[in-house]
Amino acid sequence: MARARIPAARIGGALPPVLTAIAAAVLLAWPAITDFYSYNANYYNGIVAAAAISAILTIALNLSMGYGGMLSMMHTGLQLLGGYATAALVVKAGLPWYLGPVCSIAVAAAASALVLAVSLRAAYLYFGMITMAANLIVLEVGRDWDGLTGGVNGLTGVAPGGLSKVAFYYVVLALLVLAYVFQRNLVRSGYGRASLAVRESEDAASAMGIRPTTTKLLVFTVSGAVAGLSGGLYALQLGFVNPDVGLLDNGLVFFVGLFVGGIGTLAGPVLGVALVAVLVELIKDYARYTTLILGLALLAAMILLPRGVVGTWRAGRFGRVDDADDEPESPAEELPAVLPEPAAPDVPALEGRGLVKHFGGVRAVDGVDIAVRAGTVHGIIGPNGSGKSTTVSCLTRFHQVDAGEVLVFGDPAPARPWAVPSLGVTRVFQVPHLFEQQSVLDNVLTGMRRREHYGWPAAVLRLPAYRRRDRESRAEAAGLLAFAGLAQRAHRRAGSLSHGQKRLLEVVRAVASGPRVLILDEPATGLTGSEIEALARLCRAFRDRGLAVVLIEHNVEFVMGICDAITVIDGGRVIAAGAPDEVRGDPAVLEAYLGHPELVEEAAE
Ligand SMILES: Nc1ncnc2c1ncn2[C@@H]1O[C@H](COP(=O)(O)OP(=O)(O)OP(=O)(O)O)[C@@H](O)[C@H]1O
Repeated sequence: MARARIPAARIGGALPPVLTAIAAAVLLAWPAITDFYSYNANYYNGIVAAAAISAILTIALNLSMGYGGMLSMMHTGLQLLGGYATAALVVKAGLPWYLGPVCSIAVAAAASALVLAVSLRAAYLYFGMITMAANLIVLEVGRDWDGLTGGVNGLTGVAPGGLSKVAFYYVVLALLVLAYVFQRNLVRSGYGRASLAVRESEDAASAMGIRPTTTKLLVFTVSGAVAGLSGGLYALQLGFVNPDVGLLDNGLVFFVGLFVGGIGTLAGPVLGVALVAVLVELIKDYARYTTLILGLALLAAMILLPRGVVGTWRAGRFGRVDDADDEPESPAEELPAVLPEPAAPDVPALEGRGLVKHFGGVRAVDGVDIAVRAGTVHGIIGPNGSGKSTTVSCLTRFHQVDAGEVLVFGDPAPARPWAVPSLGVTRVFQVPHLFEQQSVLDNVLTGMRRREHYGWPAAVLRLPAYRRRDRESRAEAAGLLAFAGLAQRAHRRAGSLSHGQKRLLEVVRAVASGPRVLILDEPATGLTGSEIEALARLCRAFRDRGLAVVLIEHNVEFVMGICDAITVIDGGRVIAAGAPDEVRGDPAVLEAYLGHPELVEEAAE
């Protein structure tokens, strides 16, 4: 088979290499420049080092809010915790300074994990409030625990012993680069894609086997770790730490930096903080108005540049790719080998026995029995509101049933929806759940998350095992996109596709998870003739591999043409089941469709 090719392009929100090289050269030469031009070199070196430490904290905030979708009001508190950890280690325990930031990372990571663990079910705003409370607790404990934190006066005499100011400047710079690379590698790996998926839709993520809680836990914990690092460096840079570091007001600088630079972009936090640092330096003679001016800057950024500088630049690049001329694309012949081996067909691939689901007084599903065999396309049809989608939600555990049981290849299905895909059952929702701001390729790669078995350290360090798997994933994704005739659009924003292409992409993304049972809820709605044909090819390819497709559809012609078995549901009950020819003339089915004469006519043909 010819290897599928997709055009090379990457739109990730990093700065162009030329700009990055210039910035790196200036920062590296900065101590020499200040030494040459100023009598006050330490002051100017200190400003850049402080900005670099703020940039590390803003990267942490970006991981939590930008990539994790978790509103955090506790990052100044985490910085304070990091500061205390380093200060206590260096001043109280007399240990070498370089152990301080390590301890800061551990303490802040543990605190973040704890806060997330107690607020797993909290929605966005409530989570924000919980983090604000956590911040206040850190502040209060800091103020009152004199023995460890020095109380309101804090701890002084924290110094990177043996290091000159210039050497410490380079240490801070190196750690900023590390934090940036950490962020980039994590975000571009399956862990980052999983986090973005959870941010966009927990249901869609669960349908691909991504567990929302562990995904959030990881992202918030590493975000806390990075914030802790910035706290440790802060204490070493200034030589002291006191509770004021954790004041919520101090968070303004980081929020302004994040929103001006571009939330959810790689370079946004660094660029934003750099711009804020320049602004603060320019207005230093009016220091008492700093908060006011920063507040106005935040307001202006929100109104004029809601995506921030880097986000706006990235949107422009995406725009150029999105508007590129559509080249006619003939789909590839063969489905790439992403699908698992079929299981023995002696038990149904997916079975619901006596399923019951009530919503208040509505008996949406009222004792449904359904058995889907491997190697078949199984249609579920019925009038609007008859209970088809609810049946599927019961089968995939998105609804907990009031009665009945669900079996996958003869075994009881796990209770949680994110665990069901691990047994090989994946669904595509009736309402589109595409990650519209991500590229087409990233959508498909997200579908593969369940099959990528590498740890986050391997992803962050880009170890060979990770690189190999990433290469394989990209090749498989390219093959799948080529099969669906979408390869040329791989780097477009998913939101820029036509309705039919979006639906097709959702199916491709589900196939990417390597399911044995693929459930499609009204996938053909709004599709053109050729798109329906592409969908039918996918379903047939699936069946021919000995796997199962469950198809909820109103397009009777499509269903009759492709399905091997059909279950008809009306009023939450199964009114007919069997081969298309048996179901077609069933009086109960004709009755259910009365009021839809065209369907009766079609069925009678
Ligand atoms: N989350 C919910 N809360 C309350 N009622 C619901 C909920 N989901 C579905 N229902 C109700 O359950 C019944 C069955 O709905 P369901 O969506 O399963 O039907 P359907 O056959 O898939 O319909 P359609 O073909 O229009 O998508 C309907 O009366 C619907 O209003």
